[in-house]
Amino acid sequence: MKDGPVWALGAMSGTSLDGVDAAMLLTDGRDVLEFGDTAYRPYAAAEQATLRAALGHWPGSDAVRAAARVVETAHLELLERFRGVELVGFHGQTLAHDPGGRGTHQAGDGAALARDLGLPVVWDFRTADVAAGGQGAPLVPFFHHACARWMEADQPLAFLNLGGVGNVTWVDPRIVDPEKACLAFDTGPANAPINDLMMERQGQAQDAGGALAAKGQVDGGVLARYLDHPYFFKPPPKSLDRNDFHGLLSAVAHLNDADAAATLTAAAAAAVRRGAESFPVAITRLLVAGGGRHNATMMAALEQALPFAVAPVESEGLNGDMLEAQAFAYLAVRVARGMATSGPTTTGVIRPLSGGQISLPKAT
Ligand SMILES: Nc1ncnc2c1ncn2[C@@H]1O[C@H](COP(=O)(O)OP(=O)(O)OP(=O)(O)O)[C@@H](O)[C@H]1O
Ligand SMILES: CC(=O)N[C@H]1[C@@H]2OC[C@@H](O2)[C@@H](O)[C@@H]1O[C@H](C)C(=O)O
Repeated sequence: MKDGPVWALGAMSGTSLDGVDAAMLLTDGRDVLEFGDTAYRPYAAAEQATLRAALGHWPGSDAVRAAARVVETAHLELLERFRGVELVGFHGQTLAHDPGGRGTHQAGDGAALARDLGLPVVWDFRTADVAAGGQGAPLVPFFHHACARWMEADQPLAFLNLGGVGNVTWVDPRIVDPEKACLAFDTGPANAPINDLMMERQGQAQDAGGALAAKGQVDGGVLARYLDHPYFFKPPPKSLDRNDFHGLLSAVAHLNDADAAATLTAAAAAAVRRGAESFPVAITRLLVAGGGRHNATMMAALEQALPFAVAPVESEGLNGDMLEAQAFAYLAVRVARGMATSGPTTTGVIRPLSGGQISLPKAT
């Protein structure tokens, strides 16, 4: 690959299964030089059902093959709209994540995508990290560090992603090397249990704006039992599969819809508060990305639970709906240049590692 900055296109299909985000980024793998075009392609209901049916399954099953076809078709449709792309970063769809056991699997074949797009594709970002003893997640932290430097932040701060699962990066932007500047981990379930509740009880994909939760009362007993989960006592780095807290929905089964939504929303915020206790140095602000920042009840719960300011990343000129897609554009360039994508303080991998495979459009 040529030296200097490249326009990379990143694509993310997240754990909430709503669709694929894609974003262009000009970067040399170290600094963010320019943010580019973005686009979103939602999954149709039938596609989403196919993905949902494959959750928790491993390669070799028909469910995973069907899910991979959905992922590949959606990405091709979305990514071929972009122009001026030099490199693609393709995350795929996590179907199963068990870093201490069977590994991690993101559906979607990057080699097929490279052939169909006629572009080099970096993909399978997590496998090498898990093989080297890491959690394989979160991978966004080094990009959070680049964002903090792009913002010209001069004090430690944290970035929170509220997706299906929550993840947080504590970052010191005064340290140039991201391997030495971050501490990151998954905080706990965020939107996934709320979406599942809404689908089960009300046939809705999400609690829009947090309106239902706003009408309910938080059940303190359920919340206290939830916070007794061993995950919250594990030191970082640590990561979660989408459905690791599968008991959570049954824990609110006896509550009415509004109280159940309020309790799950408070649980997402309480998990972040627990996580913040691990920050190595106190911060004064937390910047929030991901769909959960559109949930006013969740944002209010965070503001109430945390001893520092909470604001959407837009307050610093970033795009909170596209941060993960931008991250995989950034990480693709780092992989292509042999730069680390994870390290001991982000995934717990034994030493900084450059994960990912690179597939070229034609075998050379
Ligand atoms: N207006 C809104 N009101 C309430 N919740 C919303 C709103 N918009 C998005 N969300 C929530 O955010 C979710 C999507 O968030 P996001 O796209 O960040 O998740 P993801 O990238 O799929 O997940 P992850 O980051 O875990 O991989 C939706 O499924 C929904 O739960
Ligand atoms: C295994 C997996 O796909 N994990 C996702 C998930 O969604 C949020 C959280 O859990 C995070 O750890 C990760 O995604 C982001 C993009 C990451 O790796 O940083």
